Order: sequence, then structure tokens, then C-alpha cells
Amino acid sequence: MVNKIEHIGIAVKNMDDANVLFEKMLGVPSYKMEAVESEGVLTSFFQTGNNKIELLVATNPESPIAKFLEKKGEGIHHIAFDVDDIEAEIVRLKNEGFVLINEVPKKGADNKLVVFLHPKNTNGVLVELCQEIK
Ligand SMILES: CC[C@@H](C(=O)O)C(=O)SCCNC(=O)CCNC(=O)[C@H](O)C(C)(C)COP(=O)(O)OP(=O)(O)OC[C@H]1O[C@@H](n2cnc3c(N)ncnc32)[C@H](O)[C@@H]1OP(=O)(O)O
Ligand SMILES: [Co+2]
Repeated sequence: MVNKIEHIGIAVKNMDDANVLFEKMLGVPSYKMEAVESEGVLTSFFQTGNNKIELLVATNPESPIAKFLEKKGEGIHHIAFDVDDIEAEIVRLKNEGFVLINEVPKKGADNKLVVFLHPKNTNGVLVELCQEIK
């Protein structure tokens, strides 16, 4: 089952500047920063009520965030949904004809297993599914 939005991912060029801006905007500081080498990103998380924002900067030129910033500039990069059973969702979505970028869940940030749906089949929106690692 697909549950609530787990986070919204926002691509930024400079993490220090973005952290200051989002802290000012949301009135809370980043609660965690975490690098995910496999994705070539450094993340910073903000929680407001039930909502979670993930800021992402590229840590190498091959990172999806580096390419996104080059093509589209800063802004919303992906929407992530929480799921109970990521393996079951992979099967269900494949059967529905969605294209998964990775079919084997990988370790994301903030203690999650993640997979991505290709934006070409989702009205141009990069969708991440994530399941908490227990
Ligand atoms: C920190 C870990 C994790 C978490 O725990 O939360 C994360 O959030 S990691 C976030 C970064 N990782 C990823 O985004 C992984 C999934 N993404 C990819 O594998 C790639 O970015 C991609 C979506 C397959 C695109 O890669 P590629 O084909 O090499 O790049 P192009 O620049 O050539 O793009 C092709 C096509 O796709 C459009 N695109 C790219 N990114 C996005 C996006 N975020 N949202 C919407 N559309 C996107 C791009 O514009 C191109 O379209 P066309 O120009 O029309 O062909
Ligand atoms: Co994410």
C-alpha cells in the first residue's frame, strides 16, 4: 500500500545557503544531514508538522542532482511516498506498466530502502518509494 508523502526532495546548489533559507522559512533547523555516496548526494532534512523536506546537493558531477541542476536549475526534484512493503509495490507497479529505475531497493537516507519510478511514465514527476528499515 502507498501511504502518505514521506518527503519532498528539493535540488539546491549550495547546502549552507539553503539550510539558512529553509530554517528561516520553516522556523525549525535541519534535524539531520546525511551523505548518500551511491546517489552522489548530501541531504539535509527538515520536519514541519507531518511534513518532511529533503534538500539535496550533488557531491560529484555524475550525480542525478548535478544533471538536474544543469538542465532545470534549483527546485522540486522528486516526491517520495512511504510504503509498507516495497517488494510488493515493485511487483504491483511493474504489473501496472510503470518503469522502475532500480528494481532492487537500495539504501537511501534517513534509514530507508528506496526505489524510483522513471519520470517519463509519471507525467514528468520523479517518484521515490521508501520503506523504513526496521
Ligand atoms: C538520498 C537518497 C534518496 C533518499 O533517500 O531520499 C534520494 O532522494 S536520492 C535522489 C537522487 N537520486 C535519483 O534521482 C535517482 C533516480 N534518478 C535517476 O536515476 C536519474 O536522475 C533519471 C531520472 C533516470 C534521469 O537520468 P538521466 O537519464 O541520466 O538524465 P537526463 O538528464 O538525461 O534525463 C532524462 C530525462 O529525464 C528528465 N528528468 C531527469 N530528472 C528528472 C526529475 N528529477 N524530474 C523530472 N524529470 C527528470 C530529464 O529532464 C530528461 O527529460 P527529457 O529532456 O525530456 O528527455
Ligand atoms: Co528522496
